[in-house]
Amino acid sequence: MPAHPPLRVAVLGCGVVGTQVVRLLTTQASDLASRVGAPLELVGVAVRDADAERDPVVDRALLTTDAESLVERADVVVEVMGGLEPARGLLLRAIAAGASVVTANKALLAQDGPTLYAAADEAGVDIYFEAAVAGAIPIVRPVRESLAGDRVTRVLGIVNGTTNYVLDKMASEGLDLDQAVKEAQALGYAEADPTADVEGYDAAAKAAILASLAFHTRVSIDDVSREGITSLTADDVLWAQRTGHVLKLLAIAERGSVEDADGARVEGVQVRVHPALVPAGHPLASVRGAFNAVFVEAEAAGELMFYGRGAGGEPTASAVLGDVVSVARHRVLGGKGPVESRYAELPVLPATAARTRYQVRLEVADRPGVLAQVAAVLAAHDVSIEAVRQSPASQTPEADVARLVITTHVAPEHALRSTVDAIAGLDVVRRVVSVLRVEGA
Ligand SMILES: NC(=O)C1=CN([C@@H]2O[C@H](COP(=O)(O)OP(=O)(O)OC[C@H]3O[C@@H](n4cnc5c(N)ncnc54)[C@H](OP(=O)(O)O)[C@@H]3O)[C@@H](O)[C@H]2O)C=CC1
Ligand SMILES: N[C@@H](CC=O)C(=O)O
Repeated sequence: MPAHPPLRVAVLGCGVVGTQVVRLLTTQASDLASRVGAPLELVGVAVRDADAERDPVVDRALLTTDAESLVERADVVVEVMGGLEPARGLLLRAIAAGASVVTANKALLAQDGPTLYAAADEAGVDIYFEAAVAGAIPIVRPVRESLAGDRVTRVLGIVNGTTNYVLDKMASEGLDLDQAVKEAQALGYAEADPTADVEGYDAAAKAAILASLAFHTRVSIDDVSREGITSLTADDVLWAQRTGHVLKLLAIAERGSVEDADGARVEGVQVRVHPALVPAGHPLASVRGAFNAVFVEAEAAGELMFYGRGAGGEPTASAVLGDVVSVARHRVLGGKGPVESRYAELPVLPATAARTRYQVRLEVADRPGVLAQVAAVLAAHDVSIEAVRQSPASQTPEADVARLVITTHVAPEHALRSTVDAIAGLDVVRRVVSVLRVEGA
């Protein structure tokens, strides 16, 4: 068979991830050529500042600030620059010029993926994005391809390495949130603006991507109900430990239903990102540092668990290179990856449709009968109590204030919200200290 001519690869971005992509393309060139069936020739690396200091593995002669012309002279374009623009415009330009594209840009895919998927489909080229969710962990391909014959019911996991690192450091070393975020930035885990991590936008983008793939429906980041970790205090972390839990930022996408105005059940998907208490014995509780873990439940497959490094240059570059090999093989051998599957067109259900357990912490007057009053409010709203823990006034800073920690059974979010409002209105309740969801029990 005649040797296949080299495939030209352009890399957009040479930061934490891009540098490691260039390293692998350069140092593994011979193995990659054998796996693909053609050499991969790196033809350029687009950056903002071509004079900035770079890792020596990057050949400075390949650096360019002219990304627009670079994408038109490549067979495969790897986008690891991040942000919505110019990334979107460059990917569309690359696709229009006939290149297959690989991107790690979850923010862009969760905002406007369908535009890119449609353009790639029309041009007959591939768009792959394994690195966009959970770093090195193969999760996009299993959900997009391996489980395409099954019916997924739930996806639940830790999909943001930075917040997992931060919560871990707060719990294990007593670091405050800002200190821990600085460490995560220095280690290359955080987004260019770490607000995306700590406010849950990054996890919400990943949840939207996974939900779209798992449920064959379109879910954008705007459909995801989102809470970050910035409102969590050292006291929350301490109480989590005291009650046998670990605090984690979770992304959850699941099938559910709500009643419509006529009383009929409407099936849909509910997607949310929020901090949650995870029982210390649950596998998610032992996910430390910037590692991620994702559980997928499917009707025939049962429960599957995916675990590994969720952030950082090298792990993410591994996922990017896997995609580069796949799309390059298609160019050498023929064939094409999957197109967007959205036949199901399920409605996205509101956050209030979620059902879970809760832990409610209260400061109350230290006198008899208080618990009975609080319990009566819960019962009136049909929220049942699983456990109550009471710390007497002698263990709280104020002499006449006791602390109640109430764990509920599974309840709908709308019922819990109205219950907490009613509890806050009781004379004997000084303060609702926190309301946290409990997942994974
Ligand atoms: N870091 C991680 O752990 C992970 C990151 N990702 C995703 O990968 C992508 C890249 O992340 P990361 O490497 O951390 O980001 P960095 O901020 O470290 O790197 C961004 C790179 O893109 C270049 N760049 C940015 N804007 C432009 C532009 N307008 N024109 C040309 N070049 C540009 C920068 O150039 P210059 O160097 O000149 O400033 C820089 O080299 C993001 O989408 C991120 O969400 C995905 C999974 C994990
Ligand atoms: N900032 C992200 C990087 C990987 O996606 C994270 O912390 O998970």
